[in-house]
Amino acid sequence: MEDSKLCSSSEIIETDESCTIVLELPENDPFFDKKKNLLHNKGFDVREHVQLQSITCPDSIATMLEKILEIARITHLDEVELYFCKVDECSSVEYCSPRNEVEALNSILALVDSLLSRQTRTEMNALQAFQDAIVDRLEKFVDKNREESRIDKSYSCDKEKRIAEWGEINGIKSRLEIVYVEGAGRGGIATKDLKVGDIALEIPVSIIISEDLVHQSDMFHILGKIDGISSETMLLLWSMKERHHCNSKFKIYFDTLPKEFNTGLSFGVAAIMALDGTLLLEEIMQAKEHLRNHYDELVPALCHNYPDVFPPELYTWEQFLWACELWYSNSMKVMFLDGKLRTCLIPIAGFLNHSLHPHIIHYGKVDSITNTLKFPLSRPCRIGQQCCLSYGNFSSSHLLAFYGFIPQGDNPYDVIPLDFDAGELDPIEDCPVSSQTTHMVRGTWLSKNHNLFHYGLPCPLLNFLRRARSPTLHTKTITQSNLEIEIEILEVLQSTFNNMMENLGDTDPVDRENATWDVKLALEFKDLQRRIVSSILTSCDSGLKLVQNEFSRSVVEE
Ligand SMILES: C[S@@+](CC[C@H](N)C(=O)[O-])C[C@H]1O[C@@H](n2cnc3c(N)ncnc32)[C@H](O)[C@@H]1O
Repeated sequence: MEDSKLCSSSEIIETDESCTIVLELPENDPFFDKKKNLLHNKGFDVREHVQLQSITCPDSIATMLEKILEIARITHLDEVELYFCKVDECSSVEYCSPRNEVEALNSILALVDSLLSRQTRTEMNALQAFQDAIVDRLEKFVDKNREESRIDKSYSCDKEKRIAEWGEINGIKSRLEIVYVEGAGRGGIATKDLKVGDIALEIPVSIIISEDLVHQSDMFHILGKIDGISSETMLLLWSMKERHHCNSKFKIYFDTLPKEFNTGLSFGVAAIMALDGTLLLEEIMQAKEHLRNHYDELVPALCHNYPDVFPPELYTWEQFLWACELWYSNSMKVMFLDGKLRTCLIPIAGFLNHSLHPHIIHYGKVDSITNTLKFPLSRPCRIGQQCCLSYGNFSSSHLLAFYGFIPQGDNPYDVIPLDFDAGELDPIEDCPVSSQTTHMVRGTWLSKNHNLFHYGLPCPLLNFLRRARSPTLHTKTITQSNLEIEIEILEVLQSTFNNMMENLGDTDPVDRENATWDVKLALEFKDLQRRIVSSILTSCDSGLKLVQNEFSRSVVEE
């Protein structure tokens, strides 16, 4: 799981005595210039003052919230969202993704909470009303995006109950019960209604598995001398042995881990072959080759030179792969009080599943007062509902390769990258990456604008293709020459995606019912790819009809 929860790319600050919120896009935001342009296009500054004291009636509160939310959405955009949200100057930045929406609302709530905590204010009522409006908005957002998880009651969860008791003895505070969730393995459900800001889980640092444990082990005097070895590799080697250690402090934790992880890294030949035509095939092959080389360079020599510390029977390739899958799918990055970011395994928290509509987004920083890691809610979770994390803004291909699942629902990060020759480049502001060569597409059902000059396709890509044909600034006016360019670029895209569809093939000659877990997953992924490519082809097709109609009309008018 990544650490994006720690370092939000933007920040909103709150100041002064006059009940004014100052929303500021920090200069160290990695996409500062693009966000600044977007803010300017919408009539906002990078530092925007919003007066709150006069708001009292529900309508003005709603209008105020809408304005602040528009700014907060922009400041919290990530790279992919920024690429796809580029909209017309006249339109507002609407809802971009569940993560962005929840982050934006929570950042405003944090500001209002901090204003409210100042007891001397005379504008308490207005602030309180504004706070209620934000919470209400978050609740409505949840109701609209409610995900039902089915709980398999036939699963006994004995081991999970035991570790929960162990956790309690060791200082874990939890408002979750570990159950078996259909299609996702173990997961945590809320034992009471949880509100925004409530802590679902609190883990003392003393039971977090981090590099400190390797330092205390008999391996460190050997591993510490290896040039360039990372602490993650040391931990991986440590966990391969520790899982078999009868007196380990973490025996109860290791006992709850699956015997097999079933991620893309364990795909068999048939599943790999089923991925033909997708980029995931190459991604998995490369990742596995990298791990195999890593193993060959390191492990046999350790077993040979120090068999007492690294018993060969515990350090086979299969066990190494198991440990890699454990760390890829279960670790979290945690910022400790010394300011160091460490990759850790966290008992109990490791039972939480991922969702595209996560309840918990910010969870990677040790609290300096309690010396615990807290998992606070960014959106409400009702009693009995599964409480999910965001592992990060990952595509389904990444989640499949390293976690072994494809999330339910529309994943806004499911993009297909498109690389263009450097010679075709046009370094104008639209592209989000510094090399400027990478553009991307995603399912066009996620786009709201399917009109002329948009077609549900990303603006940076269309503008890039337009400029490659006509270097002068493109205005979206209906002239015959502009329409001719539109036809050309839509035909180019149509041909690119027709090829992609051909490579994916129409159907898979496999008995899905009886297929193995990995083949089923591979086919599910391929279906998703087909759906994305097919939506782009449909958009190109409708776009071409739209442009051709306009073209015919303009010819008649002439
Ligand atoms: C950190 S563990 C979560 C606990 C896990 N369900 C278990 O039983 O141990 C991560 C693993 O949970 C599963 N998982 C997490 N989120 C999921 C989801 N939304 N759908 C299906 N499986 C999921 C995947 O197998 C993933 O590798």
